[in-house]
Amino acid sequence: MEPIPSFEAKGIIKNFGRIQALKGIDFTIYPGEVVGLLGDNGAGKSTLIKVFSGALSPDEGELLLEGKICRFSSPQEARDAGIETVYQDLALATDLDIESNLFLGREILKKGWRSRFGFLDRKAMFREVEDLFAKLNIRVRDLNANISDLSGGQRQAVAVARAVKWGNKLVIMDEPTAALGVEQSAMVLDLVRQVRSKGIPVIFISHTMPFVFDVCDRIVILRLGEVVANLKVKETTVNEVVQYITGSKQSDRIARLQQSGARP
Ligand SMILES: Nc1ncnc2c1ncn2[C@@H]1O[C@H](COP(=O)(O)OP(=O)(O)OP(=O)(O)O)[C@@H](O)[C@H]1O
Repeated sequence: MEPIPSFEAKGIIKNFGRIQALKGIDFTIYPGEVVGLLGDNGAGKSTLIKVFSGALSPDEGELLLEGKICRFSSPQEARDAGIETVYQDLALATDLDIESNLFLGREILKKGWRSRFGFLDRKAMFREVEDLFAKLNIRVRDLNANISDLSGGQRQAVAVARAVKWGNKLVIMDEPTAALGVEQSAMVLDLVRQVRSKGIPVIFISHTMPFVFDVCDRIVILRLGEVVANLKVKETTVNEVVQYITGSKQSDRIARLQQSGARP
């Protein structure tokens, strides 16, 4: 029996005025799978993950989380459902410390307090940060440091740790290594593997082909708002992927349409 996908999108259409950004996207990801989402500039990657993470509503189509239809009218609703997104700009509060960032809006309160303006249980939160960082193998010299005192790689690690802590159904990473050096990128790739080993699927957007081939199990390629290829990493090559991205190799559907003289 086929396992139930962790997350599925069916027939997602999104238009911006006359621009058809997504033309009916189908997408599936299974537990513990890392799927690279690739495509040239303007292919529709950001729009698609905004739909997945509740930042945009699709014009048509549906999303299913563990087989159940779900609708998100805000990023908060997607987060509450267990979908966490690490954006390129990270969205960390740089003037707060690591613990505050990990728990922002979801703080642990001391017993008896209902409002977050009551007493925060800082000890419990700090213990959780220690545990989480140990589990994920994240090394930061001072766990009390403010985000502004951390390196780019360490900040990325905090953002990923937050996603792992709360994203128990799906973690989406949009160019997580874009601003990082070699060593820091290796740390982020290692984190992706750790997330996968916990059975949580990851959507990994990157333009860096060696990283994609290093960490992904499967690659989905978008071009002009359509899925043009869905390839197992073990069965493809960088060359083939680049050909799909640039359009020099076409999906079977588009090739058939062109042969028949129709416009794809
Ligand atoms: N808010 C918007 N208003 C109008 N058009 C938009 C908007 N957002 C995206 N688009 C258009 O939708 C299409 C898909 O854009 P999108 O940003 O999703 O692509 P992308 O694959 O993420 O590209 P990049 O790698 O450059 O970020 C493009 O033609 C883009 O110009």
